[in-house]
Amino acid sequence: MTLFEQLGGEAAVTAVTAQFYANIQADATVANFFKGINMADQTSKTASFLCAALGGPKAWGGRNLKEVHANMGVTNAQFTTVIGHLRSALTSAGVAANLVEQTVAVAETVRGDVVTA
Ligand code: HEM
Repeated sequence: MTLFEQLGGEAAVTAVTAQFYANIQADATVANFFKGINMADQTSKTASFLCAALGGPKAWGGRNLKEVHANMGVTNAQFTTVIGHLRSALTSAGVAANLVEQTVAVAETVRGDVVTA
């Protein structure tokens, strides 16, 4: 069974992604990156990306993540903070600890594309 299936499919991944961005927007150390961004759109894009990365049936059809994040100046520490917000979104959704860590490991694969500072 893929991680995508174990998490409960697209609806579950989308719900976790929405909570992930709610956590980010409540954290002044990273919220500013998303000023002026349409968060409904952002949630749906990131959920689609994650569904594909977790083994879901639809390929990611959006932009290259390295290009998207190229000029943001995200640091390793800020990326780690954001990963923490994903971990707490998963945990608060009741996802089992080992599945949380496997999902976080998938999100970690984009660290090199997002961190530029
Ligand atoms: C500190 C960490 C991160 C910051 C500050 C950040 C910031 C942003 C911002 C501001 C955008 C909007 C760009 C625009 O519309 O002009 C964006 C787009 C996006 N980000 Fe991130 N991001 C981070 C981490 C991640 C992670 C971990 C993922 C995936 C798991 C991700 C996936 C995406 C996707 C899929 C898009 C939309 C790409 C598209 O338009 O096709 N980001 N990010």
